[in-house]
Amino acid sequence: MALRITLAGSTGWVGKALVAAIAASDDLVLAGAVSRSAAGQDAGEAAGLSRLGVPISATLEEALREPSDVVIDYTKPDVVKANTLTALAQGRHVVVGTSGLSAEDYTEIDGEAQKAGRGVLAAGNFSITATLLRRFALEAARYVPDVEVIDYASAKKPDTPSGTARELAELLSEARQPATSKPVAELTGVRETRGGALGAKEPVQVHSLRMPSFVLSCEAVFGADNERLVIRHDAGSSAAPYVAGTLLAARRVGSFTGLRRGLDTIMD
Ligand SMILES: NC(=O)C1=CN([C@@H]2O[C@H](COP(=O)(O)OP(=O)(O)OC[C@H]3O[C@@H](n4cnc5c(N)ncnc54)[C@H](O)[C@@H]3O)[C@@H](O)[C@H]2O)C=CC1
Ligand SMILES: O=C(O)C1=N[C@H](C(=O)O)C[C@H](O)C1
Repeated sequence: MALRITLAGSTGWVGKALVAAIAASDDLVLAGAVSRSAAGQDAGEAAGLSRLGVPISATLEEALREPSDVVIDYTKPDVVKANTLTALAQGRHVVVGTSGLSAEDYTEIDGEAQKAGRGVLAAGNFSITATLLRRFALEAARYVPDVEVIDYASAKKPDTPSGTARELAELLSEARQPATSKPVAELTGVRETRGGALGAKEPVQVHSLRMPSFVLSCEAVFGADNERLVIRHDAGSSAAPYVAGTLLAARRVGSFTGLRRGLDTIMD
């Protein structure tokens, strides 16, 4: 039997690409779709495809009246947490693509997923090459403690930092030794120019730029004595790179209980 997907954010940039990929797959079926702006329309037609016979709901609660196995969320930072908790309460596994959730939000989501006996797979970036950035940066952090993250995105991106940068900084914080740079609290001048510190163990400074011309780029900059390593990912203007990773997550999220973060946690 095909895996039944409820897609929140089905008319968005990523959502439309997911509707097309689900419709083209043999093992997945779109059971429900959510978009406030397109409620009542057919999910296929709203994504620029032929009719799929799946009406778009205005809320996730409404869409979940139709049975499904997995909820995929690509909505907005202020919507995703409530959607995830609703989906878990309704017995669904969840794939979280939407950015903007904090470490505390994820702790709460993990607790609810454990209670519900369901899986949640969240990734700040579902593209394979962005996942490689994360893997290579974590390897570098074993040898070079001084690392900071630069996050570049479009002028319109509503959240800061990006999910990609936030997840990377939190992981680097766990993996690296203390930095040798002067602690921010000891600096004079305008301390905010040193960026925001993220991560519980050895917090990592993150610097976010927002301006026209960027889609989303993320850099891990490692500094050592007289040398420097920069590992950078640049997203292009299509949502295609996120689709394969998101659907892999949908296929695997039912195989574990609780929260996992990052595509690499389910990659072979
Ligand atoms: N993890 C990853 O690999 C990626 C994450 N993202 C993140 O995913 C999120 C969505 O990105 P885009 O597709 O570019 O956004 P978008 O703005 O193009 O689409 C958002 C969708 O959510 C729907 N929506 C908005 N408010 C809603 C509500 N209250 N209830 C139900 N649906 C609602 C809209 O109708 C639209 O269909 C952003 O947070 C973005 O940062 C984007 C690309 C990749
Ligand atoms: O808002 C976006 O567009 C994107 N957001 C994701 C993030 O916050 O990391 C990633 C994606 O590349 C695009």
